[in-house]
Amino acid sequence: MDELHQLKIGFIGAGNMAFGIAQGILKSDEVVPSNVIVSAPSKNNFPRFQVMGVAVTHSNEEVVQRSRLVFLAVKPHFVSTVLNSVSKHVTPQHILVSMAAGITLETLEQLLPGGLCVMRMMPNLPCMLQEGAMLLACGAGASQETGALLKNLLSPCGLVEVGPEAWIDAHTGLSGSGVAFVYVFAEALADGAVKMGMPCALAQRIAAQTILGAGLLLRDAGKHPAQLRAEVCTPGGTTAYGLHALEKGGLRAATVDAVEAATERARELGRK
Ligand SMILES: NC(=O)C1=CN([C@@H]2O[C@H](COP(=O)(O)OP(=O)(O)OC[C@H]3O[C@@H](n4cnc5c(N)ncnc54)[C@H](O)[C@@H]3O)[C@@H](O)[C@H]2O)C=CC1
Ligand SMILES: O=C(O)[C@@H]1CCC=N1
Repeated sequence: MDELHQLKIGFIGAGNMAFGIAQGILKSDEVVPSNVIVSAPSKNNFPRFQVMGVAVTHSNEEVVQRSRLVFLAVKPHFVSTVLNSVSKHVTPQHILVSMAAGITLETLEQLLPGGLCVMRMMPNLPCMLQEGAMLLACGAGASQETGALLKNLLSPCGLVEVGPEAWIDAHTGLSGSGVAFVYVFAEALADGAVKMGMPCALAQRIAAQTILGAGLLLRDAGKHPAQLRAEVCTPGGTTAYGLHALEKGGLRAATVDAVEAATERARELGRK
């Protein structure tokens, strides 16, 4: 664990995802806040990093020069500009990890000097609560040890899986974007109860707890979702009637379509 204590970590981009990952990794005591630095053109997002003891700068070059592990946490359309401006400071000692949706390892490697250690990761917002779901993919220059180091570093942020790059875009649809799909379902659940006369704030609290409880049970009970659904469903009871309405509304097909559309959009972003 000494390796993590000493690791100098930088984030280029100070937005929601950089904050989520920084917050997650700092919740374990293995990373030292003063070893972490974050950059962005505007200082608007700096206070929430400064509160954690993380250094802030407007200079992406400074992040690269002061870090061994650099997370690229800007929107996909800024990736090439950012890498063009910092590439001369990137050395074989660096590990560069992009979380930009769609941007391929091939593109990243083309934008950097040859033979460097480049990786992709696709996180999701609950990383900030240590309940994220991440998939990592290693570029040709990334060793198994580096993959293991990153997995170890990120494990306080939640589930960390390693897989081929070909799965990253599907993971973006399933989980990176999937979080937002769940929020739409949460809103709709609460809207239903409000329609039936429940106060809005109470309906939202109960919807959130319902999704949390269902998720924990699904993750920890070791049962297929269809089995858990059957356990809720009394023959001739309320759930069977509600599920029929969901099926008539096309929830299942719409959800498959949503994951597919987000995956295809990630692929499209990668082609630009
Ligand atoms: N928000 C999410 O739930 C997820 C986001 N991602 C990916 O994470 C990346 C970041 O997304 P968010 O944090 O949501 O975006 P964001 O808009 O919240 O943050 C982007 C940050 O980059 C900074 N920035 C813009 N131009 C820059 C430049 N030239 N140099 C340095 N910093 C610059 C912005 O000031 C901002 O702080 C994206 O590539 C996105 O695809 C991946 C998974 C989930
Ligand atoms: O919407 C997006 O493009 C990013 C990637 C996954 C979640 N947010």
